[in-house]
Amino acid sequence: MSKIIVRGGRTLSGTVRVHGAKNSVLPILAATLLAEQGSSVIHDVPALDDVRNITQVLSALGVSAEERDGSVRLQAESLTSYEAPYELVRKMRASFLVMGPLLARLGKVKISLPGGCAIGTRPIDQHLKGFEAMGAEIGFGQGSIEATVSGKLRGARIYLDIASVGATENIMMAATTADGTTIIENAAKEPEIVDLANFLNAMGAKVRGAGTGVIRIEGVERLRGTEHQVIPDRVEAGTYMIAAAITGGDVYVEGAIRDHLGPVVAKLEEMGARVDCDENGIRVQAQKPLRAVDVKTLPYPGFPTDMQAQMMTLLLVADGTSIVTETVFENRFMHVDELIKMGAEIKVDGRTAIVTGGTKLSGASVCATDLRAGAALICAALVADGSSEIGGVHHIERGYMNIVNKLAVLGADIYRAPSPEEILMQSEQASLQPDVLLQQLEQRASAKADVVIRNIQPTLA
Ligand SMILES: CC(=O)N[C@H]1[C@@H](OP(=O)(O)OP(=O)(O)OC[C@H]2O[C@@H](n3ccc(=O)[nH]c3=O)[C@H](O)[C@@H]2O)O[C@H](CO)[C@@H](O)[C@@H]1O
Ligand SMILES: C=C(OP(=O)(O)O)C(=O)O
Repeated sequence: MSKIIVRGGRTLSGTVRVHGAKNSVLPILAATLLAEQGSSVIHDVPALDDVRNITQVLSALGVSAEERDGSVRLQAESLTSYEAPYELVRKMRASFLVMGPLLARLGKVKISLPGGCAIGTRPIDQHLKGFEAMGAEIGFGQGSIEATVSGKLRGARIYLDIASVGATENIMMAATTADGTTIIENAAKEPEIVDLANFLNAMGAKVRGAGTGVIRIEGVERLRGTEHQVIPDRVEAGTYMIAAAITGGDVYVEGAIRDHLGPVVAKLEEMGARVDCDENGIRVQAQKPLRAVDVKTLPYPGFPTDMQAQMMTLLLVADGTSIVTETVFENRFMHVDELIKMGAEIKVDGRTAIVTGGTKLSGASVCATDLRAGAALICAALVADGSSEIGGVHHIERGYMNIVNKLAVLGADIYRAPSPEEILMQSEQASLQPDVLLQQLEQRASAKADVVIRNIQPTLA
């Protein structure tokens, strides 16, 4: 298994640029299935495992995809299958987002049940309730769902019991070419919903109200391919903001949009960090001791659950005791046990965690159980005494592109140790002995960090 090794104690400074939002790009790639004419070009697509995975799902359905310099061109004029393969869907929940577009486009879909994951059971009842209201017949068998609709989907009024991001997106996509108007009540309001709606509208759809609790979709005859720039990743941005604050650093997060990060900015300011926002990004400086604050996760515009683990880690270095409440997922405190291995004092009671600030963290061997837990462990390792070894890197690489290089550029002492399989593969490609390659990789990792730090420091004058 690959590992991320961090030696704590470096103060981060410099500029880091965020990539396109994972949680926007996944539904947008699924939505390209709706283009009956022309191709779609999506810009600022991050090279993430999740993106590769959904692209493979699309290919299995007959979409051709071509990547160049972070832009992906997709052609979905002639789909060849209505079946999303089990082995791909099981790897990633978001691949369930092809269900709405396939129902709209082909009137038929077979897809495996996505199942739960480390952070919760994550049912899909609200997605299915929406499709049924629009006339789909849904059957279950052998771990998969088969849905059909005779003729076209019909517009319907759908009230979501939970403002689910995925259900809002799936239903919104299905409704674009339905007969009549669909109204989604208690819709999710996340920026990624707005980004998807903008993409759909550029394809010819008529979606109004995205970003509010009521979304109205008037069905149109057909959609065509278009070009779209994905919004910057607010969770990646927030993670670097926390990394800056936890090390008492000074970091400009280029591309971060203040309006998307309201609660994270507010909490950092309440803690005593200085946050300056301009139209190109957000600068975080945290040279003074930070204060404890309470945090409760909520659907947007509340504090994002995807930032809870990182924020909890920051609270470990604050003065005083903080209370963190997770209301979105029922099991999103898996990072706590790992943080405790590093010396953290945290007590969990149901959906609440009591975090004692000011405890010294020490380097340890820990494991990321999910994507944001992994980001939180990296943040903890940045301030811990000594070295930490973080496993479960594949979780982290689902959502953070080049995280090790980006942090190294900011001054972190961080290195990604490849797994034996990766070393073998790379040494074969480079025609080198595995131990020689490993030595080269290690030398390159530290040399690169030093060079780039020297270049970047003056930009923060
Ligand atoms: C790819 C993507 O965009 N992922 C994000 C998306 O996930 P995702 O779209 O899966 O999250 P949802 O908003 O659907 O889930 C929120 C809550 O609703 C529950 N629920 C959801 C659907 C349903 O049919 N029934 C039901 O009970 C879930 O179990 C969870 O407790 O939003 C989450 C909440 O902001 C984020 O953490 C994820 O990063
Ligand atoms: C939970 C997350 O993603 P996903 O819904 O893809 O599992 C996340 O991005 O933190």
